[in-house]
Amino acid sequence: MISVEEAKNSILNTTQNFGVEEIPFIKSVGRILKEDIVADRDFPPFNRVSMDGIAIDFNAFKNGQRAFKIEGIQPAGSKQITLQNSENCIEVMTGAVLPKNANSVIRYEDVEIENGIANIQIDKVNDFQNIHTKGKDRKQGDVLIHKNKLISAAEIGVLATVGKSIVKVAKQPKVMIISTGDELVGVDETPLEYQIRRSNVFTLVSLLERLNIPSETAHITDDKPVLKQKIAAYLQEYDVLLFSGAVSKGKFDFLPEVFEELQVQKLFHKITQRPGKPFFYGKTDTSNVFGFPGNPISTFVNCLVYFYSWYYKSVGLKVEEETAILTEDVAFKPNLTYFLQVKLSDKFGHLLASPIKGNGSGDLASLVNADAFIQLPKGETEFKKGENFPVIRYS
Ligand SMILES: Nc1nc2c(c(=O)[nH]1)N[C@H]1C(S)=C(S)[C@@H](COP(=O)(O)OP(=O)(O)OC[C@H]3O[C@@H](n4cnc5c(N)ncnc54)[C@H](O)[C@@H]3O)O[C@H]1N2
Ligand code: MOO
Ligand SMILES: [Mg+2]
Repeated sequence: MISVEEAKNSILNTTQNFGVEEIPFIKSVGRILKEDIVADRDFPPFNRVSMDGIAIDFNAFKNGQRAFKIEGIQPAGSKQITLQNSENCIEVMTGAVLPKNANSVIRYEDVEIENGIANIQIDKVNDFQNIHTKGKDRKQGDVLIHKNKLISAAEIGVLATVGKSIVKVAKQPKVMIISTGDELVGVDETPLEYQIRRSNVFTLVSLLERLNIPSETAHITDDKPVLKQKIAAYLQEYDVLLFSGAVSKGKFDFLPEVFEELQVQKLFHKITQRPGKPFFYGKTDTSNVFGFPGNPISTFVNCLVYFYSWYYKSVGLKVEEETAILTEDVAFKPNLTYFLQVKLSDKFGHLLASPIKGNGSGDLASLVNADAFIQLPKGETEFKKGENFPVIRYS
């Protein structure tokens, strides 16, 4: 048995670069950017009027002039015009180019217009007021978004504005999710007394969807030759196989033997943690094999802790580690790392973790009452209210 830290290191040593693909930018939310995005021009690209009103030569105002004859109009989206007479003004709209020879914009609210003359109603005007000057935000050539950033709605706007209609992102691994077990029936079926519906595959599909990784699913009964034949084919075809179940000590827990017979190189089997202890991890030249223990919370937490970390490193994404403050004393005697289910809340900017009571790793329903796990270290038995622990969120 190895520790959580050793297991994580072992997994992180087998991360894989799946390469880069080019996709339409609007499809790229949730993907990892694989190129620097550079400003194609200054931001803003011209002296941009930021209020609807009139543009004047500030010197005229400074010299005491308050009435300005309207010489023309500069709408957004039209070529820059010139203020011909420095004692006149031009009506300007938000988003328009500031007319040549003008250097101050006064809002319509501060002006009265009568018979083609704009009368300024305020005493205080500054030069360059209400003008968003060219290049103030970013300069042409500046890196706006660095490579390896997770793309969200904010990045989409920037990609659009620089004309990046096709963008380079990390390719996703090709994943197959496999459930095993004779007791499992489909979601639309009515289980007999000794059966249950499959659920782990669907939580895994959903956990991968959070990472924008598409996946396929399959179910295999506890039949060793069938397992062997199907898994041999999956190992050829997929970058990642995620299994749930059949990795412990039972008479029908065939996966570890099948993996061995199929020459999957075992990196470890069993971790000093709860839940999720009998986790198997191995690889072939072409595939990474995550054998999650079948109890629902074991599968769930191991996917979050191990598959997520493996994926983040594979695609080059750095994820900030979070901690939370325990809100009550917790005792845990076994010499194992304990992933405790908690409900998170925020108090005056501090993240609090309140333990959620469940009935162990088979208590699937308790997952909906919590929204995260906190990681309590092995080797200690008393965890005190007020202490800080790493958090693994799932909602
Ligand atoms: N003698 C021992 N028995 C067990 C040990 C042990 O160390 N010694 N470890 C226990 C722990 S801890 C866990 S976790 C489980 C792991 O079991 P397996 O990985 O072998 O999984 P199964 O036996 O196939 O199933 C366990 C449990 O989970 C349910 N299950 C499985 N797949 C699904 C699914 N897709 N959806 C919903 N539920 C699923 C299954 O019905 C079983 O109830 O072993 C302990 N035993
Ligand atoms: O480790 Mo098992 O995952 O405790 O239920
Ligand atoms: Mg079993």
